[in-house]
Amino acid sequence: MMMMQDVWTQLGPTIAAIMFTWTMYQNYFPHQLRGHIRRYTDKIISYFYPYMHIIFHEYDTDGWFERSKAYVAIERYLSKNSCTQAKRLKANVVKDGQSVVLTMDDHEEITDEYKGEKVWWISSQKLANKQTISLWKEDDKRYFKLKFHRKNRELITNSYLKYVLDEGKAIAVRERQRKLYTNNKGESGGYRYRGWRIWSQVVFEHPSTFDTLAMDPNKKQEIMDDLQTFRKSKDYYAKIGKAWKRGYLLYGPPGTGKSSMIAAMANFLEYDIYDLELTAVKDNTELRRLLIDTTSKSIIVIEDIDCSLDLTGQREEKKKKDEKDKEKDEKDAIVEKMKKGEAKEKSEVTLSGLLNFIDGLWSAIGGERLIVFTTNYVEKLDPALIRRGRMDKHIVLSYCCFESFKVLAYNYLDVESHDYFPEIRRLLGETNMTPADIAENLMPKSSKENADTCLKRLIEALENAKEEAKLKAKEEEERAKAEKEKEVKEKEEKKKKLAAVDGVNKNEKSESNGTEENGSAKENGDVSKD
Ligand SMILES: Nc1ncnc2c1ncn2[C@@H]1O[C@H](COP(=O)(O)OP(=O)(O)OP(=O)(O)O)[C@@H](O)[C@H]1O
Ligand SMILES: [Mg+2]
Repeated sequence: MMMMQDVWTQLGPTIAAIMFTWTMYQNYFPHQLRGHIRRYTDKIISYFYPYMHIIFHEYDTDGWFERSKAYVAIERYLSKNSCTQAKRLKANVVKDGQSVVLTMDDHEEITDEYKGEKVWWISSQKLANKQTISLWKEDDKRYFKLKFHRKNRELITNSYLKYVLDEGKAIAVRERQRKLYTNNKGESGGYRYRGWRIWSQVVFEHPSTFDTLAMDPNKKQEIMDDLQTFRKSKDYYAKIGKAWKRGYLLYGPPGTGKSSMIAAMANFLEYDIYDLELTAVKDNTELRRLLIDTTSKSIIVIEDIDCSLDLTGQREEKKKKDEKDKEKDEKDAIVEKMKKGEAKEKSEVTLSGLLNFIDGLWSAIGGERLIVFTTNYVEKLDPALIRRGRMDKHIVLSYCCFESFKVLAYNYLDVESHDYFPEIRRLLGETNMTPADIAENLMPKSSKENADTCLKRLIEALENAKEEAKLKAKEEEERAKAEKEKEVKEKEEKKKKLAAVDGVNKNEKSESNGTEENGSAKENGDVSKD
């Protein structure tokens, strides 16, 4: 048997000869000739080698420090097969350090199957030239190589690649940590620092869901169906020529669950939230920038839209006509000014800027976005702002009904029925209370409190509210009565005054008539005398 040493003794000169020939070929063979030779050798190889390769680099040449989107999507897609097939795995930390994505390590190979055809994915790394110093990620030239039979060229390039990228993106969306963004105060003097971001973000962790939301179950189901349909309607929106977005207007008294519903929507659709503070937006141009910087699969929220902009032009006219509401409207205007504070002076966002934001040409970029407005006073908004097409679905959130109460009772006290329920049902029919107030009464305040004590407290609160409402109505009635009486009295006094003035005028007239007659007679007499 040949010894290992003998093998090396024989192999050594052969390797040296091959290397010498290769160096001679590289250094002295004419460049043009080498090109021809390479082309022909490739042809020969491809004749016997029936596979094709596609390379996906981790960093695009023009991508600077940003990883190629295709590479990241493929990495996510392959992670599911990597865990079962690859022998060496690489761990990437995602979700801000809370979870780990496992992918195959360099020089590992895994297989995948698509429509019955087999493909191979190889993870590789091109070693950098260590003699050159580079600022860029020179030493990190990783890539994925996709190998497939050339008979499947059409299938792979036309459909498999799209499938892989879509699936990879979907996995990334499913596994990402959702964000709550808010806009920063506009740039000062048009100057921006490099890396300055127009939106700042935190992790979105609101626990509100449609299960915890207290509202009429039919209405709730209708909203959930609407959202679900929207999410799946990419092709439908494209077919009808509409940008893939939908506007929701949520209105109702304070504490009826408008903000809670937005959080529930985001949790249901797994979307991010962009909470837009309109008063901090400098002008329409900045508003457009903010819009461009949002991503798809998101909800853009403008809360209390009636306080954000001066959209009350029409109300002013109405105010003049409506004498009765004059005083109330003035109070509103003062409150509104206080709410706006300085911001009103600084923000130059106009109604037309906002309308453009909602459905101008720029609003179509990205797609799959909801725009949600909330307000306590829907009647204050300009009809152009909330017409269908802009705000497609109007949802009123109102005082607590018995069905809503049952949801809250179950969430807060774990009770589905109770002896107190019929009384609560009767009281809810007789008085108005917001879900926020009901919830506050239902919440146990100490370990000694249980469902009985909490429900009893709620009954007392409802009775108090009923009494208060009665008193208020009585006061209102008396005020209206007093006002009417005052009006009647004023009218009568006015009449009396007019009558008195009339009387004086008549007297003066008859007196002056007499004087005139005398005067003229005198004049006439004088004349005749002359
Ligand atoms: N419909 C509801 N279902 C469940 N909880 C509710 C509901 N409405 C209000 N709440 C409770 O009351 C609190 C206040 O509700 P929320 O902030 O959603 O009201 P809002 O309508 O946005 O009020 P505002 O008009 O003042 O902004 C919430 O934290 C929630 O606990
Ligand atoms: Mg709110």
